[in-house]
Order: sequence, then C-alpha cells, then structure tokens
Amino acid sequence: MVGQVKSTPAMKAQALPTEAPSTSPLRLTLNINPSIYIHYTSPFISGSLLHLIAPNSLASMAAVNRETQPAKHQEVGHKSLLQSDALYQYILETSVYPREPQAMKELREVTAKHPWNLMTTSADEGQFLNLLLKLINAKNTMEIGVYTGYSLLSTALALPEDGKILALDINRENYEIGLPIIEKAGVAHKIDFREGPALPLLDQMVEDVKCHGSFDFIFVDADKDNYLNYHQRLIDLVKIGGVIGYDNTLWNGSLVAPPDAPLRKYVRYYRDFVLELNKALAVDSRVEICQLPVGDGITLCRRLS
Ligand SMILES: C[S@@+](CC[C@H](N)C(=O)[O-])C[C@H]1O[C@@H](n2cnc3c(N)ncnc32)[C@H](O)[C@@H]1O
Repeated sequence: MVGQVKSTPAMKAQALPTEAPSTSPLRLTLNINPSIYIHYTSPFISGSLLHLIAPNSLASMAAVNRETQPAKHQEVGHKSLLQSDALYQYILETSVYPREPQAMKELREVTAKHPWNLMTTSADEGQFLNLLLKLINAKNTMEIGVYTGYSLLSTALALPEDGKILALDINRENYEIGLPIIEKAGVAHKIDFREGPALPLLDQMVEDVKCHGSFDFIFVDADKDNYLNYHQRLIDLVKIGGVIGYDNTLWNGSLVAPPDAPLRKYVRYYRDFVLELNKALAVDSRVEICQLPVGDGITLCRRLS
C-alpha cells in the first residue's frame, strides 16, 4: 500500500508557469539556430516560446508574423517541433481531430480556457499514447504529472475495464477541472489519484517489493529536474518488457540552441536537466530507447533487465 504525501503551497507554485497570461492570440516563429525553427501558437502571450526568448525580442517577431501568418490551433498552446506549422495542422485535422474521442475533445476545449493550458499534452501525443497503450496491452499504469488530465484520459480510455492508473500530481485542483469529463466518459474507476510530490511515493513503492515490476507503462510529464531521480526508481517499478515514456525530452528545441541564445531563465534551467536525462538514457543498458519528435519530444524506454 502506498501512502499519500500532501503538497505544500510552495510546491504547487513551483509547478506553474511564472508569466502572466494575456488574452491576445499570437503566433510566433523563431529561428533559434539556422537549421531549426520553433513554431508557437497560443491564446496567451506567456506561452512556450516565451520560455525560449527574451521579452525584448517578442514585439518585433510578433509584428512580422501577425502580418504574414494567420493564428492557428489556438485551442491549445502547441508544442510541435515540426518545421512546418501547416504540416502540423494537417496532421491534427486529417488524423487526430476526426478520431479524437468526444470526451478528450471536451477536456481539450475546457483546458484551453485555463491560464496554464500550455502544460496540457497535445492532441497528437494523446492519440499516440492511446494507441501505444493498446499496442502493448497495458493494464497497470502510472502517470506522474496529471494537470487537467488529458493524457490521463487518453490512457484511461485505452485500458481494459479492469485497468488501473496510479496518477500522481502535487495539484488536485487542476485534476478536478477534468474529473467530471473523465467520470462522464465512464473511466474514473480506473484512476487512483494521489495528491503530493511523486518522489516520496515512489520511494515507498520501491521499498515494497510487491510493487517491483508491477507497471506495464509509466508516463512521466512533471518536474524535469527530477526525471533522473524518477528513472532510478521507475526502473524497478516497471516490469521487464514494460515501457516508461518521458515527456518533453526535446524541451522546445532549446537543447540545440547556441550558448548565447536568449532563453527564458527557467527554460535554460530545465534544459540542463533534460540534456542530462537524454545523455543518461542513451547509455543505460537496462533499457532500449526511442526518442520521438511527437509533441515536445517523448522518449520511450523499454525495460530489458
Ligand atoms: C506538464 S503538466 C502535466 C500535463 C498532463 N500530462 C496533461 O496531459 O495535461 C505537469 C504537471 O506536473 C505536476 N508536478 C510538478 N511537480 C511535481 C511533482 N514533484 N510531483 C508530482 N507532480 C508534479 C504539476 O502540478 C503539473 O500538473
């Protein structure tokens, strides 16, 4: 049995974007490196691109792009790393939105109105997770980093009726935004939500040998500075042949930004942790890996031993 650790207001504050939201839609295209373009569209000005660029660069880029590019997919701050915004829109409109379950659409639309909507998993990544879970016949899963529950719902819909998800987040309020939709979809019974920081809970599970090798799939989408700490514990908790998915492993493309790139403070801060994680996973012989440019980058690790 796993205990519950309550989060403090300071922990909750840590998890939130620091910039103030704005209501004006804005689409930006930033060339950080001669070969890499980062595209961003969001109804609020404090979006992911603002993680990457200094405030004084924004006005001129926004002015240029407002004239040349229409605003698109404003319903979620999009985190795709595709070079072509039109191509990403094509994927969403052709393969993702027409097949998106009604409940996921509803949750996506509700989340889009939330000030921290940038944190949500994108619809294409939600579709990817849903299919992946079915492909590996996952039944017992864990999610670290729930927010309003978009990836959680995509997981819950993929699992069999008796499937289980241990869902961990330091903030229950955001989960409760999505909960009525999850309940309406008839999958809430699969979810065991625990409010609190994930690490102490993982430590308790690692101490309990019954938890070892018990998860078919674990999705990690929370505090990037803890990913390596999570990995040390999750490797015991996922079963051999099971999969851990680490989200945001391309960190908005900032990983390859030149040293003098005007990155937002916290993008620069977390970038080093993501770089360390990627390096560590690349040489970890206990897993085989595949880093996919879906959403903001997801690295799948299949446990070998
Ligand atoms: C990017 S959001 C998760 C998005 C979510 N997967 C979705 O589909 O919308 C990151 C979440 O991690 C949570 N978080 C941050 N630090 C955490 C920690 N130490 N333990 C558990 N959750 C944490 C935040 O409260 C936030 O809800």
